[in-house]
Amino acid sequence: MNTHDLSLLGWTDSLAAELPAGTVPARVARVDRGAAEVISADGHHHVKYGSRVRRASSDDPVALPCVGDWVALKELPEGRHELEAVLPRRTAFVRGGVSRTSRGGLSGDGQGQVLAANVDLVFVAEPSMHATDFADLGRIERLVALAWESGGTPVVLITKSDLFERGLDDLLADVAAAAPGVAVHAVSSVLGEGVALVRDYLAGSRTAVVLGPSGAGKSTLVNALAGDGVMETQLVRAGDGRGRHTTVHRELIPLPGGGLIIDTPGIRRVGLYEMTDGVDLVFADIEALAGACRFGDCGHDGEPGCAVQAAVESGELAERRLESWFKLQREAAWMAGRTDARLRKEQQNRWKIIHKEMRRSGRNRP
Ligand SMILES: Nc1nc2c(ncn2[C@@H]2O[C@H](COP(=O)(O)OP(=O)(O)OP(=O)(O)O)[C@@H](O)[C@H]2O)c(=O)[nH]1
Ligand SMILES: [Zn+2]
Repeated sequence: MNTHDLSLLGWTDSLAAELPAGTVPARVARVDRGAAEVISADGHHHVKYGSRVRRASSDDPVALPCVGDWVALKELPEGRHELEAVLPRRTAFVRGGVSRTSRGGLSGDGQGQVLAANVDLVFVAEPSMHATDFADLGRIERLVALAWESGGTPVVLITKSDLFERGLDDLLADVAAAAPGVAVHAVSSVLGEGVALVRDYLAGSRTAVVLGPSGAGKSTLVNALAGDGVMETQLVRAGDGRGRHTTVHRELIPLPGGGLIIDTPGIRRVGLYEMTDGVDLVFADIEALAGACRFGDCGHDGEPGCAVQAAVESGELAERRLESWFKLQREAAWMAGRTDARLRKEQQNRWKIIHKEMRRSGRNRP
Protein backbone atom coordinates (compact mmCIF):
# COMPACT_ATOMS: atom_id res chain seq x y z
CA MET A 1 0.00 0.00 0.00
CA ASN A 2 1.36 3.37 -0.87
CA THR A 3 1.40 6.07 1.74
CA HIS A 4 0.04 9.55 1.44
CA ASP A 5 1.13 12.66 3.21
CA LEU A 6 -2.25 13.94 4.35
CA SER A 7 -1.14 17.56 4.19
CA LEU A 8 -0.82 17.08 0.42
CA LEU A 9 -4.52 16.27 0.41
CA GLY A 10 -5.31 19.48 2.26
CA TRP A 11 -5.29 18.21 5.87
CA THR A 12 -4.76 21.03 8.37
CA ASP A 13 -4.30 21.50 12.11
CA SER A 14 -7.76 22.98 12.46
CA LEU A 15 -9.22 19.84 10.89
CA ALA A 16 -7.10 17.73 13.23
CA ALA A 17 -8.71 19.53 16.16
CA GLU A 18 -12.12 18.29 14.95
CA LEU A 19 -11.14 14.64 14.65
CA PRO A 20 -12.87 12.41 17.23
CA ALA A 21 -10.47 10.45 19.41
CA GLY A 22 -9.75 6.93 18.24
CA THR A 23 -10.53 7.64 14.58
CA VAL A 24 -8.37 8.03 11.49
CA PRO A 25 -8.75 10.93 9.03
CA ALA A 26 -9.42 10.38 5.33
CA ARG A 27 -10.62 12.43 2.39
CA VAL A 28 -13.53 11.33 0.21
CA ALA A 29 -12.47 10.78 -3.38
CA ARG A 30 -15.83 9.51 -4.59
CA VAL A 31 -19.17 8.38 -3.25
CA ASP A 32 -21.29 5.53 -4.32
CA ARG A 33 -24.65 4.76 -2.64
CA GLY A 34 -23.96 4.02 1.01
CA ALA A 35 -20.22 3.78 0.64
CA ALA A 36 -17.28 5.99 -0.17
CA GLU A 37 -13.89 5.71 -1.75
CA VAL A 38 -11.54 7.50 0.62
CA ILE A 39 -7.82 8.27 0.79
CA SER A 40 -6.16 7.97 4.17
CA ALA A 41 -2.50 8.05 5.12
CA ASP A 42 -2.14 4.37 4.27
CA GLY A 43 -3.90 4.46 0.92
CA HIS A 44 -7.30 4.01 -0.65
CA HIS A 45 -10.18 2.40 1.18
CA HIS A 46 -13.70 1.51 0.24
CA VAL A 47 -15.73 2.25 3.36
CA LYS A 48 -19.35 1.77 4.37
CA TYR A 49 -21.19 4.40 6.38
CA GLY A 50 -21.47 3.83 10.10
CA SER A 51 -24.82 3.92 11.90
CA ARG A 52 -24.40 7.52 13.01
CA VAL A 53 -23.89 8.73 9.43
CA ARG A 54 -26.74 6.55 8.17
CA ARG A 55 -29.09 7.91 10.80
CA ALA A 56 -28.17 11.55 10.24
CA SER A 57 -28.43 11.28 6.47
CA SER A 58 -31.76 9.48 6.45
CA ASP A 59 -33.24 12.62 7.99
CA ASP A 60 -31.17 14.99 5.95
CA PRO A 61 -29.22 14.16 2.78
CA VAL A 62 -26.98 17.17 3.42
CA ALA A 63 -25.36 15.01 6.11
CA LEU A 64 -24.30 12.45 3.49
CA PRO A 65 -20.58 12.35 2.76
CA CYS A 66 -19.61 13.89 -0.55
CA VAL A 67 -16.48 14.24 -2.64
CA GLY A 68 -13.97 16.55 -0.94
CA ASP A 69 -15.24 15.83 2.56
CA TRP A 70 -12.83 15.07 5.35
CA VAL A 71 -14.15 12.15 7.33
CA ALA A 72 -13.30 10.16 10.44
CA LEU A 73 -12.81 6.42 9.98
CA LYS A 74 -13.25 3.85 12.69
CA GLU A 75 -11.08 0.79 12.39
CA LEU A 76 -12.93 -2.50 12.36
CA PRO A 77 -11.49 -6.00 12.69
CA GLU A 78 -9.58 -7.49 9.76
CA GLY A 79 -8.27 -4.13 8.59
CA ARG A 80 -11.68 -2.87 7.49
CA HIS A 81 -12.92 0.65 8.19
CA GLU A 82 -16.25 2.34 8.68
CA LEU A 83 -17.09 5.97 8.01
CA GLU A 84 -17.86 7.26 11.48
CA ALA A 85 -18.37 11.00 10.93
CA VAL A 86 -18.09 13.82 8.44
CA LEU A 87 -15.85 16.61 9.73
CA PRO A 88 -17.20 20.19 9.53
CA ARG A 89 -17.11 21.56 5.99
CA ARG A 90 -15.33 24.79 5.23
CA THR A 91 -17.15 25.31 1.95
CA ALA A 92 -19.89 23.41 0.11
CA PHE A 93 -21.56 23.35 -3.27
CA VAL A 94 -25.17 22.72 -2.41
CA ARG A 95 -27.88 21.93 -4.89
CA GLY A 96 -31.10 23.21 -3.43
CA GLY A 97 -34.02 20.84 -3.46
CA VAL A 98 -37.70 21.47 -3.74
CA SER A 99 -39.73 22.12 -0.65
CA ARG A 100 -41.10 19.05 1.10
CA THR A 101 -44.51 20.71 1.04
CA SER A 102 -44.46 21.66 -2.61
CA ARG A 103 -46.74 19.94 -5.09
CA GLY A 104 -47.48 20.08 -8.76
CA GLY A 105 -44.98 17.94 -10.59
CA LEU A 106 -41.78 19.45 -9.33
CA SER A 107 -39.05 16.89 -9.11
CA GLY A 108 -36.99 16.33 -6.01
CA ASP A 109 -38.00 15.48 -2.49
CA GLY A 110 -37.49 18.80 -0.83
CA GLN A 111 -33.96 18.40 0.32
CA GLY A 112 -30.64 19.82 -0.64
CA GLN A 113 -27.68 17.82 -1.78
CA VAL A 114 -24.04 18.64 -1.29
CA LEU A 115 -22.15 18.11 -4.53
CA ALA A 116 -18.64 18.89 -3.29
CA ALA A 117 -17.09 20.12 -0.08
CA ASN A 118 -13.97 21.95 1.06
CA VAL A 119 -13.32 23.58 -2.29
CA ASP A 120 -10.97 26.56 -1.89
CA LEU A 121 -10.92 27.83 -5.46
CA VAL A 122 -13.57 27.90 -8.13
CA PHE A 123 -12.17 28.34 -11.61
CA VAL A 124 -14.85 29.74 -13.87
CA ALA A 125 -13.83 28.69 -17.37
CA GLU A 126 -15.34 30.65 -20.22
CA PRO A 127 -13.96 30.30 -23.74
CA SER A 128 -12.77 33.51 -25.38
CA MET A 129 -14.68 32.31 -28.44
CA HIS A 130 -17.62 29.93 -28.42
CA ALA A 131 -18.62 28.88 -31.92
CA THR A 132 -18.76 32.32 -33.53
CA ASP A 133 -19.56 34.19 -30.33
CA PHE A 134 -17.34 35.92 -27.84
CA ALA A 135 -17.19 34.98 -24.18
CA ASP A 136 -20.62 35.13 -22.55
CA LEU A 137 -20.45 37.69 -19.76
CA GLY A 138 -23.85 36.70 -18.35
CA ARG A 139 -22.70 33.13 -17.90
CA ILE A 140 -19.56 34.33 -16.15
CA GLU A 141 -21.69 36.40 -13.75
CA ARG A 142 -23.88 33.41 -12.97
CA LEU A 143 -20.98 31.06 -12.31
CA VAL A 144 -19.10 33.62 -10.24
CA ALA A 145 -22.23 34.06 -8.11
CA LEU A 146 -22.38 30.27 -7.63
CA ALA A 147 -18.72 30.29 -6.69
CA TRP A 148 -19.17 32.96 -4.02
CA GLU A 149 -22.21 31.12 -2.74
CA SER A 150 -20.15 27.97 -2.16
CA GLY A 151 -17.73 29.81 0.11
CA GLY A 152 -14.82 29.28 -2.29
CA THR A 153 -12.87 31.99 -4.09
CA PRO A 154 -13.74 32.48 -7.76
CA VAL A 155 -11.06 32.99 -10.42
CA VAL A 156 -12.19 33.59 -14.00
CA LEU A 157 -10.23 31.84 -16.72
CA ILE A 158 -10.79 32.99 -20.29
CA THR A 159 -9.87 29.76 -22.01
CA LYS A 160 -8.79 29.11 -25.60
CA SER A 161 -7.15 32.51 -25.61
CA ASP A 162 -5.15 31.38 -28.66
CA LEU A 163 -8.32 31.80 -30.73
CA PHE A 164 -7.89 35.54 -30.31
CA GLU A 165 -5.33 37.36 -32.36
CA ARG A 166 -6.38 40.84 -31.47
CA GLY A 167 -8.70 42.42 -28.95
CA LEU A 168 -8.11 39.95 -26.13
CA ASP A 169 -7.21 42.79 -23.74
CA ASP A 170 -10.54 44.49 -24.43
CA LEU A 171 -12.37 41.26 -23.75
CA LEU A 172 -10.47 40.74 -20.50
CA ALA A 173 -11.40 44.28 -19.43
CA ASP A 174 -15.10 43.57 -20.11
CA VAL A 175 -14.85 40.34 -18.13
CA ALA A 176 -13.13 42.12 -15.24
CA ALA A 177 -16.01 44.61 -15.15
CA ALA A 178 -18.50 41.73 -15.03
CA ALA A 179 -16.72 40.15 -12.06
CA PRO A 180 -15.55 42.93 -9.74
CA GLY A 181 -12.96 41.86 -7.20
CA VAL A 182 -12.28 38.61 -9.03
CA ALA A 183 -8.97 37.76 -10.74
CA VAL A 184 -9.28 37.21 -14.50
CA HIS A 185 -6.67 35.36 -16.54
CA ALA A 186 -6.30 34.27 -20.14
CA VAL A 187 -5.43 30.60 -20.59
CA SER A 188 -4.53 28.51 -23.59
CA SER A 189 -4.05 24.87 -22.72
CA VAL A 190 -3.03 24.24 -26.32
CA LEU A 191 -0.16 26.74 -26.17
CA GLY A 192 0.44 26.08 -22.49
CA GLU A 193 -0.12 29.75 -21.70
CA GLY A 194 -1.52 30.61 -18.30
CA VAL A 195 -1.41 26.99 -17.14
CA ALA A 196 1.48 27.59 -14.72
CA LEU A 197 -0.42 30.51 -13.29
CA VAL A 198 -3.44 28.30 -12.65
CA ARG A 199 -1.15 25.79 -10.97
CA ASP A 200 0.23 28.53 -8.70
CA TYR A 201 -3.24 29.09 -7.28
CA LEU A 202 -3.18 25.52 -6.00
CA ALA A 203 0.03 25.93 -4.01
CA GLY A 204 -0.30 24.80 -0.42
CA SER A 205 -2.45 21.82 -1.39
CA ARG A 206 -5.54 23.81 -2.15
CA THR A 207 -8.60 22.22 -3.73
CA ALA A 208 -10.29 23.59 -6.83
CA VAL A 209 -13.19 22.89 -9.14
CA VAL A 210 -13.49 24.00 -12.75
CA LEU A 211 -16.94 25.21 -13.79
CA GLY A 212 -17.90 26.20 -17.27
CA PRO A 213 -19.94 25.31 -20.32
CA SER A 214 -19.38 22.24 -22.42
CA GLY A 215 -16.48 22.82 -24.77
CA ALA A 216 -14.83 25.44 -22.56
CA GLY A 217 -11.72 23.29 -22.37
CA LYS A 218 -12.11 22.15 -18.76
CA SER A 219 -10.87 18.59 -19.33
CA THR A 220 -8.02 19.81 -21.49
CA LEU A 221 -6.96 22.18 -18.72
CA VAL A 222 -7.20 19.51 -16.03
CA ASN A 223 -5.13 17.19 -18.20
CA ALA A 224 -2.56 19.93 -18.73
CA LEU A 225 -2.36 20.38 -14.96
CA ALA A 226 -2.36 16.70 -14.10
CA GLY A 227 -0.38 15.23 -16.93
CA ASP A 228 -1.20 11.57 -17.45
CA GLY A 229 -2.90 9.50 -14.84
CA VAL A 230 -6.18 11.33 -14.42
CA MET A 231 -7.88 8.26 -15.73
CA GLU A 232 -6.88 5.28 -13.73
CA THR A 233 -7.53 1.78 -14.85
CA GLN A 234 -8.52 -0.65 -12.19
CA LEU A 235 -8.79 -4.38 -12.17
CA VAL A 236 -12.38 -5.37 -11.58
CA ARG A 237 -13.62 -8.90 -11.03
CA ALA A 238 -16.23 -9.71 -13.61
CA GLY A 239 -19.12 -12.07 -12.90
CA ASP A 240 -17.34 -14.96 -14.57
CA GLY A 241 -14.48 -14.64 -12.09
CA ARG A 242 -12.03 -13.34 -14.64
CA GLY A 243 -10.32 -10.01 -14.22
CA ARG A 244 -11.40 -7.12 -16.41
CA HIS A 245 -9.87 -3.68 -16.80
CA THR A 246 -12.20 -0.73 -16.62
CA THR A 247 -11.47 2.93 -16.63
CA VAL A 248 -12.31 4.51 -13.33
CA HIS A 249 -12.77 8.22 -13.29
CA ARG A 250 -11.43 9.55 -10.05
CA GLU A 251 -13.38 12.56 -8.85
CA LEU A 252 -10.74 13.94 -6.48
CA ILE A 253 -7.60 14.36 -8.51
CA PRO A 254 -4.33 15.06 -6.67
CA LEU A 255 -2.05 16.98 -9.04
CA PRO A 256 1.62 16.05 -9.31
CA GLY A 257 2.73 19.61 -8.58
CA GLY A 258 0.49 19.85 -5.49
CA GLY A 259 -3.13 20.80 -5.10
CA LEU A 260 -6.28 18.91 -6.00
CA ILE A 261 -9.04 19.19 -8.57
CA ILE A 262 -12.56 17.95 -7.96
CA ASP A 263 -14.29 16.94 -11.14
CA THR A 264 -17.70 15.34 -10.88
CA PRO A 265 -20.63 15.12 -13.27
CA GLY A 266 -22.79 16.91 -10.69
CA ILE A 267 -20.43 19.85 -10.47
CA ARG A 268 -20.22 19.97 -14.24
CA ARG A 269 -23.97 20.20 -14.60
CA VAL A 270 -24.32 23.13 -12.27
CA GLY A 271 -27.46 25.04 -12.73
CA LEU A 272 -29.92 25.19 -9.95
CA TYR A 273 -28.18 26.34 -6.86
CA GLU A 274 -29.47 28.71 -4.31
CA MET A 275 -27.75 31.99 -4.72
CA THR A 276 -28.53 35.07 -2.75
CA ASP A 277 -25.34 36.36 -1.20
CA GLY A 278 -23.42 35.24 -4.26
CA VAL A 279 -25.52 37.41 -6.57
CA ASP A 280 -24.99 40.41 -4.30
CA LEU A 281 -21.24 39.88 -4.41
CA VAL A 282 -20.94 39.53 -8.16
CA PHE A 283 -22.97 42.71 -8.58
CA ALA A 284 -21.10 44.64 -5.92
CA ASP A 285 -20.92 47.66 -8.24
CA ILE A 286 -24.73 47.79 -8.53
CA GLU A 287 -25.09 47.32 -4.78
CA ALA A 288 -22.72 50.25 -4.25
CA LEU A 289 -24.63 52.49 -6.67
CA ALA A 290 -27.90 51.50 -5.01
CA GLY A 291 -26.74 53.20 -1.83
CA ALA A 292 -27.42 56.52 -3.55
CA CYS A 293 -30.97 55.65 -4.74
CA ARG A 294 -33.67 57.84 -3.21
CA PHE A 295 -35.59 54.86 -1.83
CA GLY A 296 -33.92 52.30 0.40
CA ASP A 297 -35.88 49.48 -1.26
CA CYS A 298 -35.41 50.81 -4.80
CA GLY A 299 -35.85 48.08 -7.43
CA HIS A 300 -33.91 50.16 -10.00
CA ASP A 301 -36.79 49.65 -12.37
CA GLY A 302 -38.15 53.11 -13.08
CA GLU A 303 -38.36 54.48 -9.54
CA PRO A 304 -37.63 58.21 -9.27
CA GLY A 305 -34.17 59.18 -8.02
CA CYS A 306 -32.66 55.82 -8.98
CA ALA A 307 -28.87 56.08 -8.97
CA VAL A 308 -28.51 52.76 -10.78
CA GLN A 309 -30.65 53.86 -13.72
CA ALA A 310 -28.75 57.15 -13.75
CA ALA A 311 -25.48 55.22 -14.02
CA VAL A 312 -26.87 53.26 -16.97
CA GLU A 313 -27.89 56.52 -18.66
CA SER A 314 -24.50 58.10 -18.11
CA GLY A 315 -22.79 55.00 -19.46
CA GLU A 316 -21.05 54.27 -16.17
CA LEU A 317 -22.92 50.96 -15.85
CA ALA A 318 -23.54 48.69 -18.84
CA GLU A 319 -27.23 48.10 -19.47
CA ARG A 320 -26.47 44.46 -20.17
CA ARG A 321 -25.15 44.16 -16.63
CA LEU A 322 -28.28 45.58 -15.04
CA GLU A 323 -30.42 43.19 -17.11
CA SER A 324 -28.23 40.31 -16.03
CA TRP A 325 -28.68 41.38 -12.41
CA PHE A 326 -32.48 41.45 -12.80
CA LYS A 327 -32.39 37.98 -14.27
CA LEU A 328 -30.23 36.46 -11.54
CA GLN A 329 -32.21 38.21 -8.82
CA ARG A 330 -35.43 36.70 -10.16
CA GLU A 331 -33.82 33.30 -10.37
CA ALA A 332 -32.43 33.53 -6.84
CA ALA A 333 -35.82 34.55 -5.49
CA TRP A 334 -37.47 31.68 -7.31
CA MET A 335 -35.00 29.17 -5.90
CA ALA A 336 -35.40 30.56 -2.40
CA GLY A 337 -39.17 30.24 -2.76
CA ARG A 338 -38.83 26.60 -3.69
CA THR A 339 -36.85 25.72 -0.62
CA ASP A 340 -38.71 25.65 2.63
CA ALA A 341 -36.98 28.15 4.89
CA ARG A 342 -38.01 26.30 8.00
CA LEU A 343 -36.57 23.08 6.68
CA ARG A 344 -33.32 24.81 5.81
CA LYS A 345 -33.00 26.25 9.30
CA GLU A 346 -33.66 22.86 10.79
CA GLN A 347 -30.93 21.35 8.66
CA GLN A 348 -28.45 23.95 9.83
CA ASN A 349 -29.35 23.32 13.45
CA ARG A 350 -29.03 19.61 13.00
CA TRP A 351 -25.57 20.09 11.59
CA LYS A 352 -24.54 22.03 14.66
CA ILE A 353 -25.90 19.32 16.93
CA ILE A 354 -24.21 16.55 14.97
CA HIS A 355 -20.85 18.25 15.21
CA LYS A 356 -21.24 19.03 18.87
CA GLU A 357 -22.25 15.46 19.56
CA MET A 358 -19.41 14.15 17.49
CA ARG A 359 -16.86 16.20 19.40
CA ARG A 360 -18.30 15.23 22.76
CA SER A 361 -18.34 11.54 22.02
CA GLY A 362 -14.82 11.90 20.66
CA ARG A 363 -13.56 13.25 23.95
CA ASN A 364 -15.31 10.59 26.01
CA ARG A 365 -14.02 7.69 24.05
CA PRO A 366 -11.16 5.80 25.76
N1 LIG B 1 -7.85 26.34 -29.58
C1 LIG B 1 -7.95 25.75 -28.40
N2 LIG B 1 -8.75 24.67 -28.27
C2 LIG B 1 -8.85 24.09 -27.05
C3 LIG B 1 -8.15 24.59 -25.93
N3 LIG B 1 -8.47 23.81 -24.86
C4 LIG B 1 -9.32 22.87 -25.31
N4 LIG B 1 -9.56 23.02 -26.64
C5 LIG B 1 -10.42 22.19 -27.50
O1 LIG B 1 -11.78 22.45 -27.17
C6 LIG B 1 -12.55 21.25 -27.25
C7 LIG B 1 -13.29 21.02 -25.94
O2 LIG B 1 -12.34 20.82 -24.91
P1 LIG B 1 -12.69 19.99 -23.58
O3 LIG B 1 -11.50 20.09 -22.70
O4 LIG B 1 -13.19 18.65 -23.91
O5 LIG B 1 -13.90 20.86 -23.01
P2 LIG B 1 -14.76 20.61 -21.68
O6 LIG B 1 -14.97 21.95 -21.09
O7 LIG B 1 -14.10 19.61 -20.82
O8 LIG B 1 -16.11 20.08 -22.27
P3 LIG B 1 -17.19 19.09 -21.57
O9 LIG B 1 -16.47 17.83 -21.22
O10 LIG B 1 -18.23 18.91 -22.63
O11 LIG B 1 -17.72 19.81 -20.38
C8 LIG B 1 -11.57 20.15 -27.59
O12 LIG B 1 -11.65 19.92 -28.98
C9 LIG B 1 -10.23 20.72 -27.20
O13 LIG B 1 -9.18 20.20 -28.00
C10 LIG B 1 -7.31 25.72 -26.11
O14 LIG B 1 -6.65 26.23 -25.20
N5 LIG B 1 -7.27 26.27 -27.37
ZN1 LIG C 1 -32.39 52.40 -7.79
